[in-house]
Amino acid sequence: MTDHALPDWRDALPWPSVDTHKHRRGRLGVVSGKATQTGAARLAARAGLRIGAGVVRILCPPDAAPVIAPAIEAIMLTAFTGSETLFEAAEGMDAVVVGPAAGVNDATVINIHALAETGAALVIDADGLTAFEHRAADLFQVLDRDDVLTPHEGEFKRLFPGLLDLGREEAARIASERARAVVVLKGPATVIAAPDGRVAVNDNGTPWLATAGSGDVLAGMIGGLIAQRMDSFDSARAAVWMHAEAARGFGPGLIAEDLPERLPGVLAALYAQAAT
Ligand SMILES: NC(=O)C1=CN([C@@H]2O[C@H](COP(=O)(O)OP(=O)(O)OC[C@H]3O[C@@H](n4cnc5c(N)ncnc54)[C@H](OP(=O)(O)O)[C@@H]3O)[C@@H](O)[C@H]2O)[C@@H](O)CC1
Ligand SMILES: Nc1ncnc2c1ncn2[C@@H]1O[C@H](COP(=O)(O)OP(=O)(O)O)[C@@H](O)[C@H]1O
Repeated sequence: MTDHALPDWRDALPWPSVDTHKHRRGRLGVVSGKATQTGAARLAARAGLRIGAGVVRILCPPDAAPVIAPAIEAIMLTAFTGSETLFEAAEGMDAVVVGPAAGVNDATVINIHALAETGAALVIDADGLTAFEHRAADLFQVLDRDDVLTPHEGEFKRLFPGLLDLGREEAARIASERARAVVVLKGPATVIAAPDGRVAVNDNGTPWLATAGSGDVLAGMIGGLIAQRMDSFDSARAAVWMHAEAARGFGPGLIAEDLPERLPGVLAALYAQAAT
């Protein structure tokens, strides 16, 4: 089943009820890289907050804390020293984004294994995917259908060598089945596939998104929607569409920092339509 008619997910968007509070609106964690590589996590965290998660916390190595602390306000921060303390910090979270600027190394692999034990839905991007090159089965065995992988084509080839020869839609469908998780194959026409066979092709992409950090923002948006308990496949479809809509609304000169700031406008338009 291929769906070209987005956005039919609009009715599934998580609008807050009158009796909600910030914890009920969803707790999102974002794992940061080391001190010199904290921007990606801050972009993802801000996007997660803008898309409505009630509480967003960056989890960082100790050396990164003094860099991140002066650069955040509503977003909270907890340092972790290894996979055990990362597990403790992430317990109770609804969703965790991991991978942006995490480092392609064993620590990233071990951290993802620890996060998979927390029960939070994982959104795994960038280095969190590349770190499993040549050992993809190690990743797939800890995933479940709520988790989301967000590879660009380079990352996709590292986890699923040869699969792209079948075409992007078929490749994403098979990848999702193999990984037992939602797969978001990014690009001009991003393909979103779920392990139950659902496949959607996003139709509002724009090349203004080809700018450093825009994928980190997307990962944060997906995590922010999942934290609000939207189905992971719908979260991915909705985030991909809103991400592109935000970029289209900005146009020339867009940088990744602009995307979270355009989200209120995109959300407001969807909210108005949902209310009619
Ligand atoms: N502000 C920050 O802190 C930011 C931090 N960031 C962090 O930086 C790290 C590196 O991220 P990355 O994406 O550049 O790295 P990675 O995939 O290892 O290598 C790129 C190679 O893959 C290939 N390639 C093939 N298809 C491709 C495609 N569709 N899109 C892109 N590449 C494609 C291509 O090779 P080519 O095809 O040109 O031979 C290219 O040379 C990572 O930790 C990330 O999280 C970024 O998020 C930016 C903002
Ligand atoms: N030519 C393009 N047309 C439409 N969208 C694009 C294009 N190039 C990149 N994108 C989008 O921009 C984002 C880039 O993500 P990614 O490659 O992970 O970048 P980064 O690692 O710098 O954050 C993805 O959402 C992708 O779909």
